[in-house]
Amino acid sequence: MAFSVAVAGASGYAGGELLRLLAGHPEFEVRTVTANSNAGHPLIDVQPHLRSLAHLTLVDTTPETLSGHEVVFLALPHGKSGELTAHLNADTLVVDCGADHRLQSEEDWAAFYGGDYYGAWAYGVPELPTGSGRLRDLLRSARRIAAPGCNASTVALALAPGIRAGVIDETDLVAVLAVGPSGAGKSLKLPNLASEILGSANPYAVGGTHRHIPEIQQSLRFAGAENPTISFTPIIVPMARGILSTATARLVPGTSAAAVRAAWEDTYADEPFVHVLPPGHFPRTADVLGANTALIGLAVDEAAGRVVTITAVDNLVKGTAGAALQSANIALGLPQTLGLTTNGVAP
Ligand SMILES: NC(=O)C1=CN([C@@H]2O[C@H](COP(=O)(O)OP(=O)(O)OC[C@H]3O[C@@H](n4cnc5c(N)ncnc54)[C@H](OP(=O)(O)O)[C@@H]3O)[C@@H](O)[C@H]2O)C=CC1
Ligand SMILES: CC(=O)N[C@@H](CCC(=O)OP(=O)(O)O)C(=O)O
Repeated sequence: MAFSVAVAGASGYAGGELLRLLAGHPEFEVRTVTANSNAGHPLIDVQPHLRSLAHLTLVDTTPETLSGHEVVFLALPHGKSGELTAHLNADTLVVDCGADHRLQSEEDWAAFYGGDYYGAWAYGVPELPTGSGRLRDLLRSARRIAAPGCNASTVALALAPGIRAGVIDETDLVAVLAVGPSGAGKSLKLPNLASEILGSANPYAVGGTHRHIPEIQQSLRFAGAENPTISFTPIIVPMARGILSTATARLVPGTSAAAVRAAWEDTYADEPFVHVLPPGHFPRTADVLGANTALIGLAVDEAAGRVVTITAVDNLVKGTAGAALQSANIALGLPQTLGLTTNGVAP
């Protein structure tokens, strides 16, 4: 029998993508979909691309509507899931796509988010290396999982191999990302209006202010860093979905290009969803649309003494909903790849 599932925030981008993936998953049956202003509407009116879920109607997001399911996915604005989850049964698998349970440091939470702090959950980037294994090990049998921020997981996956192998300087990390506006959610925000972004590339959160910085640092600590510092700059570009991250790091002097390549390839050799591309190949966002893959291209800039990583991710799949589903598969003892694809949509 399939696991019964509720999706909160089902009218949004992340909720919609969760539903698209869940609809094709053999072991999950979506029974309840919740929203806020859209509660009371048929799901199909709000998410017209989800044809196979046309029988569902959006209801209010309350502990009552979410109770009684074996799995609950939350795709709500930051600050909305902490209190809600306190009312859910401890046996229920809850996967939160928001930031409420990502950070282990209450100080970082206060500095970058603010409001009540509800504590950190198992972090849903299974491939990230830890001292003794992978974050995957902590997801097995977890009942509370925090899915990652899309930018944060992209940059962490890109740089973690160099930290793990000790070939990059953790105090000299730089990431500049081209990101699609869907990462900001469906609710219209002036800087993300089509008229503002078509034909333009718009930087935001410049100068060490982005909320994902402490999340990236935390992930790099999992991989072995002590006190990593990173300069992080996102730029919204006119593509609906996708992240193209250019993350570079100063190489530890004396590190050969072969050692760099070995560090990245060894880290992800057994990972179905993180692919290190052959020398001279670099990914495009078009290669990952709809797919749960992170594609990493790698080069050594000898003159600058830096490793250059180019990573492409679909923010709504590997960056959010796919990571949530992959983590749920692991927690429930299912194959991690179930309901997920490595194939993108082209052109
Ligand atoms: N978009 C992305 O690429 C990523 C998103 N996330 C996270 O996922 C979560 C959802 O983001 P996203 O889908 O982009 O956002 P959207 O704005 O597209 O959707 C927000 C959802 O939350 C509902 N909602 C809004 N206010 C409330 C409220 N007060 N109480 C209950 N529900 C409410 C909305 O309902 P209604 O439509 O009825 O108002 C809608 O279903 C966020 O925490 C986000 O940070 C994480 C990684 C990447
Ligand atoms: C374009 C844009 O605004 N993107 C978002 C990505 C948000 C994300 O990954 O989700 P969380 O908000 O859950 O961390 C941003 O940079 O904040």
